[in-house]
Amino acid sequence: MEALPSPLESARFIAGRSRDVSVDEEGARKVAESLFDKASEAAFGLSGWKSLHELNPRAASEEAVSWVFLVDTLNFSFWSESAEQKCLVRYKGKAYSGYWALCAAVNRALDDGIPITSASYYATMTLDQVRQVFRSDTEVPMPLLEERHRVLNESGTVLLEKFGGSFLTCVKMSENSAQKLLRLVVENFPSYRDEAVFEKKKVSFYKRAQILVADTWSVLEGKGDGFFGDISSLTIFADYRIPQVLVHLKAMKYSEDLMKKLREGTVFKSGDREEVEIRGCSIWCCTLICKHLLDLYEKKGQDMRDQINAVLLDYYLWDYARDHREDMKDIPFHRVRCIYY
Ligand SMILES: Nc1nc2c(c(CN[C@H]3C=C[C@H](O)[C@@H]3O)cn2[C@@H]2O[C@H](COP(=O)(O)O)[C@@H](O)[C@H]2O)c(=O)[nH]1
Repeated sequence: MEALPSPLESARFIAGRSRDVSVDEEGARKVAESLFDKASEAAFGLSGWKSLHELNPRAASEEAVSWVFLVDTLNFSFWSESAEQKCLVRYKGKAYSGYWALCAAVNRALDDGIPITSASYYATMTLDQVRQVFRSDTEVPMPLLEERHRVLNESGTVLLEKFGGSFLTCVKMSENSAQKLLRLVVENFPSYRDEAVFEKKKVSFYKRAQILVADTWSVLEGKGDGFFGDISSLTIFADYRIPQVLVHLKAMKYSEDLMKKLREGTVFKSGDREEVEIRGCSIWCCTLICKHLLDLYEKKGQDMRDQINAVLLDYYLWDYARDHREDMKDIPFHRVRCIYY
């Protein structure tokens, strides 16, 4: 398989030629300054993945890694046509929306004795079983259920045929390298090949593949098979929430034309120029924020390269976006229906 430019190289290339999206260097620096104190708090670190999110697995076991692989295989396209009517999944007395609705549905199935995290189960799951497991508790179903069914069957079959049915086997083959695990995932699981063409050049984002590596690092608490010496080589995960929060924080800007299209609720296609610019500039913007943050600590004589990286910055910004929905309601997110994010 032809090796494409990395997401970081792709982001640099896109940001340098982007027409409708721009990274605001001064804005990025200001965001780094505003995060200075936050970045040294425990919740910003790896432990936040479990301590801040009750639906994430508590254990650091093979079963927990299987949970992460299943969830990140389905970790795409949760936005609803209207904010009022959306898919909700009730679990243990609480209603979850968006990505967390997916996690709630997985945990609900496991509580009901359905082995949803087992490759031998989802490799041959029927569409009706997918509809049942991922059913919404409102009139609005989870988006792209047919695609989720196809992706589950495909990923489960590959996991059984190439990795004995266990994603932990794939993790062990990476020999503690995040980049090697990223490559193994992209080469073996087609639905993770999140790529595009920009100005005639192939580019990569690998949003689900990178978040899969990151969530594996997190669920294994950065230890043993989950220790990755090069975890800092990952970029943020180019979804539809990070761009929204970067524009809200004035680290990134949209042209008037693009803002108008977004406000009208235009649905873009995966690979459209504007969509590629939004995703590439988001990655590049966060690369700058990370760099500025590390520089600020270095000026104080502190080497924070083990405590600050794009993964932890992403997690923080994504959670921030979730917690500040109301403040961000005037910043539209870009709408694409695809299996990549
Ligand atoms: N960049 C980035 N994108 C992320 C995540 C996550 C979930 N990760 C959490 C899980 C464990 C950790 O604690 C993380 O906090 C989901 N998404 C994407 O967001 C969108 C869903 O948004 P909404 O409609 O509001 O639920 C959709 O594209 C989904 O793929 C992340 O972390 N970073």
